[in-house]
Amino acid sequence: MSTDRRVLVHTDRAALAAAAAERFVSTMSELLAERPVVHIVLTGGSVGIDVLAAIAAHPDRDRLDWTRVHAWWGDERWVPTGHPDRNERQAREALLDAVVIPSANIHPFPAPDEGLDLEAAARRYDDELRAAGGGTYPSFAITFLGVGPDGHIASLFPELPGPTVAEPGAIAVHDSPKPPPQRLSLTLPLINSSERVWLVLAGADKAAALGLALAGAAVADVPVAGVLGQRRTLFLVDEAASAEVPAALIAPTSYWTGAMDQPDWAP
Ligand SMILES: O=C1O[C@H](COP(=O)(O)O)[C@@H](O)[C@H](O)[C@H]1O
Repeated sequence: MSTDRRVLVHTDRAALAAAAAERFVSTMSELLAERPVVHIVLTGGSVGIDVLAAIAAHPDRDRLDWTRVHAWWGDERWVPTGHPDRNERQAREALLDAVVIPSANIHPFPAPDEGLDLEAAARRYDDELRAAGGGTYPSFAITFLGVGPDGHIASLFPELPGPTVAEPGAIAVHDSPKPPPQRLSLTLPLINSSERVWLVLAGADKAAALGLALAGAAVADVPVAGVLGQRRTLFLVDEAASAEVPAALIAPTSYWTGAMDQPDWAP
């Protein structure tokens, strides 16, 4: 695991989404050239969906072989299939409906209308993950995460049991402070098994959570503090969200404007 975490600051939310889309398309192009299948994890949330829309709008979107991409989610809200609040529905509308990805490669969390209770739904998603990984979890090449103003990531909220679950897997989440109260989430150990974790956040209301996370806050209090990918952990932020980031962690502009030839900055 790399302990390296970098913050890439963009002028505003639209620039952030466009930069994340550019990074996604170029990284996926490289990954698809070197392996048969690429597993990615999508996020909900305002910026996360903006990023998916920016990928959909990218001119090279259809140069990617989406038939070899598997899409998972970091979390889901426990609302019925097709509900506008489902992260799955928002991701389909923003991106997945626009690309040629087989439906079997799209792996939404179960919904309450499928006849499962929340615990059984978490178990079923866990089973689906393990089946896709041949008995263990798939290797996620890129995991996107949004970050809430309270520092939550996926549906791992401060002061609930989720952030400190020590095992990789999918879990049921009760009593979420953000509606709806019932949710499903990947755990932090599974998120951190990802090769790359790209956190996307914008707005002044996220600045304190980001500053605390990078200053080493406790995971139970600020869950985003516990995020660390195996190869690279990038925070793609706008200027407002970067207000409390230590200057030493802000990456040089050469990194995000294209000069990625320095080994330390490889995506
Ligand atoms: O409810 C959720 O919120 C977070 C953050 O959302 P944002 O709108 O503040 O960016 C998101 O990461 C998560 O997937 C979603 O379920």
